[in-house]
Amino acid sequence: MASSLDIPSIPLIDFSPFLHGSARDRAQVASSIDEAFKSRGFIYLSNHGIDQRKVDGCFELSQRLFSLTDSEKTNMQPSQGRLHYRGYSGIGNEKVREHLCIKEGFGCGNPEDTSQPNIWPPEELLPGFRAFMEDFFSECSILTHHLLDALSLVLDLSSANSLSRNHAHSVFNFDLLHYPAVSTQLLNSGKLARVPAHSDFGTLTLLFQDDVGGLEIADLGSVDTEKSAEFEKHGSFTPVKPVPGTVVVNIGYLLMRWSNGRWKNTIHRVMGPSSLPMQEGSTKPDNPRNTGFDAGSLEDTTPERYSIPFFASPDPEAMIDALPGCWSQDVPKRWKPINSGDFLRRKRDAISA
Ligand SMILES: O=C(O)CCC(=O)C(=O)O
Ligand SMILES: [Fe+2]
Repeated sequence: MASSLDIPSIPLIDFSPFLHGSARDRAQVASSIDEAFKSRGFIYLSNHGIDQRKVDGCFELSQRLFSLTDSEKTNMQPSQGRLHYRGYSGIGNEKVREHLCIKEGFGCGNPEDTSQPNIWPPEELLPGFRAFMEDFFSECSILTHHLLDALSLVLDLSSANSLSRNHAHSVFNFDLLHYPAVSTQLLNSGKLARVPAHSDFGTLTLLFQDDVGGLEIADLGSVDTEKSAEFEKHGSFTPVKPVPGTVVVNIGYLLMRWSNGRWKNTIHRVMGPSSLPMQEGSTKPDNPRNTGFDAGSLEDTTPERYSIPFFASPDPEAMIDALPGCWSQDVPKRWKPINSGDFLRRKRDAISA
């Protein structure tokens, strides 16, 4: 089921037999996913059930959103200190370990989650945007629940205890991300970054990326630590090159902990595309979107990039304690149980502090 093609060490898994096949097909796909998450923590998934036209449509709307004027975009910013992960967030809003993150984003959550209402562009500005994004949210939620079912099958969890049941409220959110064109020299200087090394903190992340590239995952064992900052300085990374028609799926911290370390929560980052030659002699970066950001006048350009990460988290009441099948007398539990809601609240507060 898994094929390596020419993509080093990140398995590509065809999900179609899980969605449409026999019980045996489902078990085989689930087992391939299990193996890949044990070794790498990242997979490419093809035939995942989300129509490519919807994925393309989402990228098109994302481009249109980020082409709005600065004031149209800032009108969609959440009010002070509230509504994490909703609405527009401008360039330079995030600084990680002294790197200024050169990206703008637009976050949406579950339309049914009234505790964190979404913020939408006015209908007359981007007709159909809201309906499209609500549908896209639902498509990604369905895929997330299928993946949780595959993982529950591997662990032989009862339906009452299944991972999907612990995500019954789909408290998920996704971001439209735009990394504007930027001087490669500035990006390589370490002062600016696209996304510095980090790991995700929920359970599963789906990631759609355009054809530019730049996502990289840390090679486990290349540094004798689990700290992102150390990997950034001394670790080696493998590019997760764009593969048309696939979605990248990775494990977040909570699922690593829930599986007692069985599935890897791999550190990753976004750099300039690895294969990008220095474009000598080019002038100021072509930066067609309105980002309010001066990309600099140095003579080299890393092109703009778009991506759409979709983050799943368990229901707030879920207790994250090593799942059956992930521990035994010989393999003791590595972590104490924690409440998902408390953990996620602490994480979000730390980010917005
Ligand atoms: O843009 C990407 O490819 C990845 C973004 C990411 O890792 C994140 O937002 O957590
Ligand atoms: Fe991430």
